[in-house]
Amino acid sequence: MSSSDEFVLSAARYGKDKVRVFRIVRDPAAGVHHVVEYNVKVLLEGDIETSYTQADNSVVVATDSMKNIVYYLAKISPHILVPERFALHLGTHIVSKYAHIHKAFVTVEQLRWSRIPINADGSDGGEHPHSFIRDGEEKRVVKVEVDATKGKGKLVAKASAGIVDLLVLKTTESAFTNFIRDKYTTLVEVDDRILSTAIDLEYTFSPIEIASPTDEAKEEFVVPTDISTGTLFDTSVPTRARASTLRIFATDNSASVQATLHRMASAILADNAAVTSVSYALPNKHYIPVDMRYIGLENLKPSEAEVFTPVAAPSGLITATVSRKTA
Ligand SMILES: O=c1[nH]c(=O)c2[nH]c(=O)[nH]c2[nH]1
Repeated sequence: MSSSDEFVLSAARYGKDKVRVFRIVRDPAAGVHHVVEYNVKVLLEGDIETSYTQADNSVVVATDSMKNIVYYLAKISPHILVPERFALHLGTHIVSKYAHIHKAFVTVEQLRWSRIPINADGSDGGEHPHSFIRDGEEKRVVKVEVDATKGKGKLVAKASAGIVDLLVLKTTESAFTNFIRDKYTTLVEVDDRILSTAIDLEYTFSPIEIASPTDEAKEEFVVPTDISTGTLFDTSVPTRARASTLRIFATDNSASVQATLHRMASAILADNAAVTSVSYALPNKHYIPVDMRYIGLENLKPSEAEVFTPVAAPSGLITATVSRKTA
């Protein structure tokens, strides 16, 4: 028996990653420019097996073409400024155009460009109409899967969104005690420590069904108005999720990263009816007090230590998903 009869292609998905795109939307009436910068990933599934098993490229939408579709929709999409809507437009466009492509997985990572807080005439305050600042390396991330396996007329979109690389630190109101002590334990209990993490947050929405756009309307794809509130298109969710994450990080008297994570996730579920589950991945970025007894200085008492070594690796990594109970 040849090896090709013995094996089966059990999964295949391909596409373009790291498509970098920047778009200006000019509003001459208001005298204001809006900008977005995205890193886009688009992966496809469908009747593409023969490209792997028989070197048959006739089923392949070139990844280069996918990159060009991203640029094209960045130019013409009415949804470009809202990553959730743009991701849905992109996924919908691709599965509608190519009959043999059954699913599109779109990830849009949005880099920060905030308005420089100065007026156009140079006076303080306000927000500049066309000058921006990269105020942090945190990124907003949106993931949309458009599923055409129920037929091209009836698309199902699954979506999640969130934040990565939101770096935070607090200098007190964090403790870690009562953990298992055995022959492997060297960590001392602390009732006061630095807590720092790079927040990775993902919240998931209920799947939505959308009618596939007709050929003529494919490019002007309009997000249906009846699903524009209480869903992934509720643009107040990202603002609330970020604000409550920061509020709880700052104010929680933390017993552990695990306990603080659970409070942050529960708050997002409580505040956002459209969200069905919330996941965090929180590295525990350790700051170790420097032992300064070599020079006769006290620097080890947790609540009084002043000089620390930030330790890049290893770090703890605390993850969890909190979901609504199903009745
Ligand atoms: O908040 C914490 N959770 C842990 O599970 C853990 N483990 C550890 O060594 N330090 C910490 N801190």
